[in-house]
Amino acid sequence: MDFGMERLHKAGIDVTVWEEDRNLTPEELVAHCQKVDGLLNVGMNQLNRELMAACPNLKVISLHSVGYDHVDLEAAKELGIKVGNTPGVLTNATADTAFLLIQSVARNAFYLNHQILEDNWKASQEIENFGIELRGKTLGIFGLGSIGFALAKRCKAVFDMEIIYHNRGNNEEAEKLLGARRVELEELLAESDVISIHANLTTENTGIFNDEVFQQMKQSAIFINTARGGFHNELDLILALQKKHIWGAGLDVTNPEPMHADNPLLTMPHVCVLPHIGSATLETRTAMLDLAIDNLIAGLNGKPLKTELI
Ligand SMILES: NC(=O)C1=CN([C@@H]2O[C@H](COP(=O)(O)OP(=O)(O)OC[C@H]3O[C@@H](n4cnc5c(N)ncnc54)[C@H](OP(=O)(O)O)[C@@H]3O)[C@@H](O)[C@H]2O)C=CC1
Ligand SMILES: O=CC(=O)O
Repeated sequence: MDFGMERLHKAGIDVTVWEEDRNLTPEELVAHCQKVDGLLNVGMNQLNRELMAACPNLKVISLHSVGYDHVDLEAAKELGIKVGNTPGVLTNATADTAFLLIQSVARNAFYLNHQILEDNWKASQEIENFGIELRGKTLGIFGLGSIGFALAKRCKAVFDMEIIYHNRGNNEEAEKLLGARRVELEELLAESDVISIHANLTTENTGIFNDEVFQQMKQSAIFINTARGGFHNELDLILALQKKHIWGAGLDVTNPEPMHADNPLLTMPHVCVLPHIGSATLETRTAMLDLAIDNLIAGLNGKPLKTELI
């Protein structure tokens, strides 16, 4: 796989690749990007005003993600820099990941797998290692947009779950197709057997899932976060699980990222953690890269981006 290099070269673009498998510090970003005309951002590098101001030629930022919480859109707009993301092409893969986590937590899958690794295969499981049924239960979605809708469809079709959601506006399609009901946050917390976050992270909703909120959830509830680690306070989540305020948790995103091997969440029962791989299938990542390259080339040529945020 050439990771789009041939297309970029054919378009006459001179490419510099940052090869290290980590996000760059703001200083490194400024040091490496000052002369660039376009940025294709894979990962969650913080693209802030200082960086944009330090890059006088920068015309376009093309994100290899649908989320854009790591980009100062206001600064980009003021500085005349176009920003594109990759909506739609990753919806199904990410909803599949949330669906996988819901089922893995409900059946205590990762914890029981650890027991085998510790040479502790039990012919007859203790009752506390049993799972819980999802059939007919209530799924509460915080942020029912593209991915939330795709997850709701799966949960309805496979487990006939009731769907409630908390958005700022109504999702009429989900209401019509799935009988989804829009509720206030308090009702979402009190009524849901599974709560799954699919909103965009903003300064207003950062840290919203904290101690107080976990205590308003059912003691039998499962908390799922495949959106951004910034939505939950990780210490509060650990305490909520330890104190049995909630039953389980499934995370594809952590706070902070990366999560380290000594994090208690990794060995707790009813907890499943993945390393931010929501969209990481070969097909989806290829489609994301194609779209991100389309956006980059369009921006460099002064044309509208296919999927333009600003
Ligand atoms: N783990 C991973 O690898 C991936 C993670 N993601 C994350 O998933 C997020 C969602 O993606 P996608 O479904 O495509 O986005 P959409 O824009 O389609 O959906 C977001 C939904 O969130 C709702 N929303 C926004 N703000 C709030 C709020 N404060 N309270 C309640 N609801 C809110 C919006 O509705 P309304 O405006 O009516 O409130 C909208 O329906 C991304 O921003 C990204 O962070 C995405 C892909 C992969
Ligand atoms: O986290 C991934 C994204 O696409 O957003």
